[in-house]
Amino acid sequence: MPDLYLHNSLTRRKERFEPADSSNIRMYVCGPTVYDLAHLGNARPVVVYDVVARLLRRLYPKVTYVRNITDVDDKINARIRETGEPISALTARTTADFHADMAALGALPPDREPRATAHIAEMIMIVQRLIESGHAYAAEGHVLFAVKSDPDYGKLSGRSQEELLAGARVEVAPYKRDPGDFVLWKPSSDDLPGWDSPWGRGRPGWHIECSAMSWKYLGETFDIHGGGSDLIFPHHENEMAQSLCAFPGSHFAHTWMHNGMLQVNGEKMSKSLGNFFTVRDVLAKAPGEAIRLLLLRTHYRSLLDFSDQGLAEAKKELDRFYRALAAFPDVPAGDLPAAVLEALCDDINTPQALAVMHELAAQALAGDRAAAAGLRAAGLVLGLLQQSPEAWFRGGADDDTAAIEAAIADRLAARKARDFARADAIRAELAAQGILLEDGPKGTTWRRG
Ligand SMILES: Nc1ncnc2c1ncn2[C@@H]1O[C@H](COP(=O)(O)OP(=O)(O)OP(=O)(O)O)[C@@H](O)[C@H]1O
Ligand SMILES: [Zn+2]
Repeated sequence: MPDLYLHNSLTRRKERFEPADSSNIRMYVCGPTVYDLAHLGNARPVVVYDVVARLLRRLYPKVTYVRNITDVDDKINARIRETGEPISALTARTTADFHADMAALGALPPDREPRATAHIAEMIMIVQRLIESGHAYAAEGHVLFAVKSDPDYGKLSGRSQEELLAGARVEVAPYKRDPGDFVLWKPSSDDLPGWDSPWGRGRPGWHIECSAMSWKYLGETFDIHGGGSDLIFPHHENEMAQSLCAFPGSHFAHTWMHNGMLQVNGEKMSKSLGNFFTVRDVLAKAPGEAIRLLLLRTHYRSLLDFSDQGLAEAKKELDRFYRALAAFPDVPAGDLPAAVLEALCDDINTPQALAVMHELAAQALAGDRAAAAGLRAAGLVLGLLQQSPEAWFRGGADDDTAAIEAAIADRLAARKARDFARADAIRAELAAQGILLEDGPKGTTWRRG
């Protein structure tokens, strides 16, 4: 078994992964704020960390993967002010949409999916600990984290205290002791969601929820914390500061992983820029599996420019993989090919893993059954190639040539296995579609009748 290497944003190096407890690998990933449909950029971390979780499950006996749902947030409040919809209806509907969209991309559900509003007590507990230890202060119904109280503040994002303060000077609230201090708790007026707290009725800041939910489900120290690179500052810097100061002596996350941004014409896909496609928009144009492959063709740390051409290429690649599998329709997944495992253990190098899979596909198309078994096994770790070739070609191909060739390969395999009834059934099915087969010395050819 190769060692797993992961790039750690905290040390800015690729490091050998050493679990805190190899009998239970613990990973936390920041989940969606549920006020609107997920766009393709939001899907990137979901697919990337799904592959990380699948790989960890191959390497270790148990993995606990936690991804939260942010269901209290000012973006949610702003949305319901426009629409008048009850908050619980908006967040429940958006969560269900998110689940459906991510399932369409082949992402397995995490082991736990805590909602922020169900963990207010834990957040209050952490805020209290921070106040007691001098890392936070209450002012005008707010509680703020005092960045100057934490000499390590800025370590994750690599910013100096001076840079951080300069950046924060834009809007300085009067109750802040220091411009860089950030909100742990804030007051809610009667028309906004709020909970009773030692500081009056209010609601949590965004960062504290992830400190509370990771602590509750994974403990003070865990293995991997993931999210998009846009979260490094301030979200992850602040999460880390809160957790380390509230639980002295702990490590919080050992390895910080960050996926690069999905872009459109060189700009981050985001709701605020308005340059986004929802996952649903894209699912109307292409199968979920092609979208997933598009996201995995680029290394997770690199920028990925989304284009229709890239999507079309991903679909063609899947046509080829499924053609190779169709040559051996009954072959079960074999052992995971060593070269695929090595690529994934090298900081989740999915482009390299896919290159190996293309070699396997070529071998399978040339008649190598073991290569087809390896291809299926590789597909399991990447969350690809999980449907039958017939199902793929029925749903996915632009023209039916690939489907016909897959059916012919299928028939050939049936004949080799002396399953003549199945071979005849495939011929009859094609004939019903007007496709006539001719068996000759050079194999089977076809024409439209
Ligand atoms: N363009 C993108 N490419 C890759 N990941 C992204 C992109 N935009 C957001 N993410 C990631 O999506 C996850 C969910 O984030 P969140 O729900 O806060 O997004 P959002 O704030 O609604 O998106 P936006 O940036 O469009 O406002 C985070 O891990 C974030 O890093
Ligand atoms: Zn978070």
